[in-house]
Amino acid sequence: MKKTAVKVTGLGKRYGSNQVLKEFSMEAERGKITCIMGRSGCGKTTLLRIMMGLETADEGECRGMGGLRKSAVFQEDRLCENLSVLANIRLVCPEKTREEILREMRAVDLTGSEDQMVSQLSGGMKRRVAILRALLAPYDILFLDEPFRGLDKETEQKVIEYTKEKCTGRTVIFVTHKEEEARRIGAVQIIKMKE
Ligand SMILES: Nc1ncnc2c1ncn2[C@@H]1O[C@H](COP(=O)(O)OP(=O)(O)OP(=O)(O)O)[C@@H](O)[C@H]1O
Repeated sequence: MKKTAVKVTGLGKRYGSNQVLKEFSMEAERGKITCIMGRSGCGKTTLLRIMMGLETADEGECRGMGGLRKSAVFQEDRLCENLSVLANIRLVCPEKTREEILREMRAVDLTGSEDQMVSQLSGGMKRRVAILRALLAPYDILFLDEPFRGLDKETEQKVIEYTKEKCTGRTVIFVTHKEEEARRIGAVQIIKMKE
């Protein structure tokens, strides 16, 4: 039997005269990856922000989030620029040893950059640090908002595989523009949002 983790019903959200969400409903299964797709500007990030409690809806409700530990990769990296890579990751998992974190870094080709300041990294490296930080944090539900944007093909492949490995069996809401990514990561359903 399917277990629902989050149930969104009749969600409505306006910014001034811009009706972003209207009577939007969806369910996300517990322990599975749910993918959300839709045209740019259709409200995917807004939906995620409402689910995370960072934004309030005008109408409707979002059930199941109460008490859940949330982790996220936002569209922006949101890293601490003046801390090292290791220090950024340690913020979310202080119990992990340096060796343990280095092992995870190796899996996404970040070997050797552990003591570098985030401000000195390339865009693609920052992206991978943001992804690692979200995946290594303790969470019950993970939100991924176009996490693989800006990675070259080879790195993207590796990072998607790593993310899939880490997320299997967890509740994940994954926003992407690429259906292939949804398939590769093992999403159980793809929700297509209309404008
Ligand atoms: N804080 C805000 N104030 C005013 N308008 C906003 C705000 N946040 C989002 N919007 C508007 O809401 C609409 C939906 O934005 P949102 O970021 O949710 O879309 P999206 O589907 O995630 O787009 P993309 O695929 O480009 O990331 C856009 O028209 C955007 O301009």
